[in-house]
Amino acid sequence: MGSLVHNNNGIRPEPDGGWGIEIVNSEAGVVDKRRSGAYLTWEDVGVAVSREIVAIMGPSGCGKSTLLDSLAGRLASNTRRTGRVLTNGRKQRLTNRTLAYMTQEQVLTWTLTVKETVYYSAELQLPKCMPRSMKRERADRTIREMGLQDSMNTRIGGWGVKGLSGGQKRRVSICLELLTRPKLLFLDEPTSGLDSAASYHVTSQIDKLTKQYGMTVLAAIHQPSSQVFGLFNSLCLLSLWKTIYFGPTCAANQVILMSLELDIPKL
Ligand SMILES: Nc1ncnc2c1ncn2[C@@H]1O[C@H](COP(=O)(O)OP(=O)(O)OP(=O)(O)O)[C@@H](O)[C@H]1O
Repeated sequence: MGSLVHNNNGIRPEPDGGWGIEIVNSEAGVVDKRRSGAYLTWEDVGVAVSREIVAIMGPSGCGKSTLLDSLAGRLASNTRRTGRVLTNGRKQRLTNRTLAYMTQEQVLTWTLTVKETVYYSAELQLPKCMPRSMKRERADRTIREMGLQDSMNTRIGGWGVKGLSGGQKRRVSICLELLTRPKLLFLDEPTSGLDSAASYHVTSQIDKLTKQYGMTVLAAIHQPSSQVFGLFNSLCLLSLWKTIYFGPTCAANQVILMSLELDIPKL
């Protein structure tokens, strides 16, 4: 796993050939075309992450989802990004085999079972040339990895149909993103609506898979408990669309966190 070292531009990984994503140049930011002449930018950002799990935190509306969209190249058509985003030191188009992105919206079909949901998704996402038996094997393994094996035949549920709990639904959503074994995994609020035990379970599962598959995970997250926060290697803290801290979670300045009214107990 690449370790992080500080320099004047922010934080960069030691060169170990691992996967990572990097924002360079102080102009990296988002321009909102709706406001003529108004440049909305991230300034002084120099960030690189590699094979680790990074928390993007900050008050509601500070730009967490927009940062993820920007890095993933999924900004709305009325916005454009400035600056450069490099993957492994190069500008490259991220395919869905490289990058998986779980957005805030739950897009599960509530009449399907867990097994059907994951099998159908494997059929659609995995390469055409892969035999069906291998696709099913991958689906079964991913279901087990997310701890959903006992709910294989349970319906997703919703609107009067009894089904999975909120935490299990989140795990199914993550499961779908893991099918292609992406190198970069972006998660927008993976623990929203979950109690602290379920949040810890989901995050520790992601942490385990990050190590197992050598993934780099960026997760926008709200008010994690100290146990959940402790699972993250790095913190990218935003305020008013600017990065005010990027570095190891253990070195995050408690005063900064408190000034943003982020309730993070000391590690
Ligand atoms: N760098 C930026 N420059 C200008 N506008 C931005 C920037 N980042 C985000 N915004 C705008 O701020 C608003 C909130 O952004 P976003 O949804 O990304 O925040 P968030 O932190 O994810 O919020 P929440 O925690 O409530 O989901 C959006 O309208 C977005 O277009």
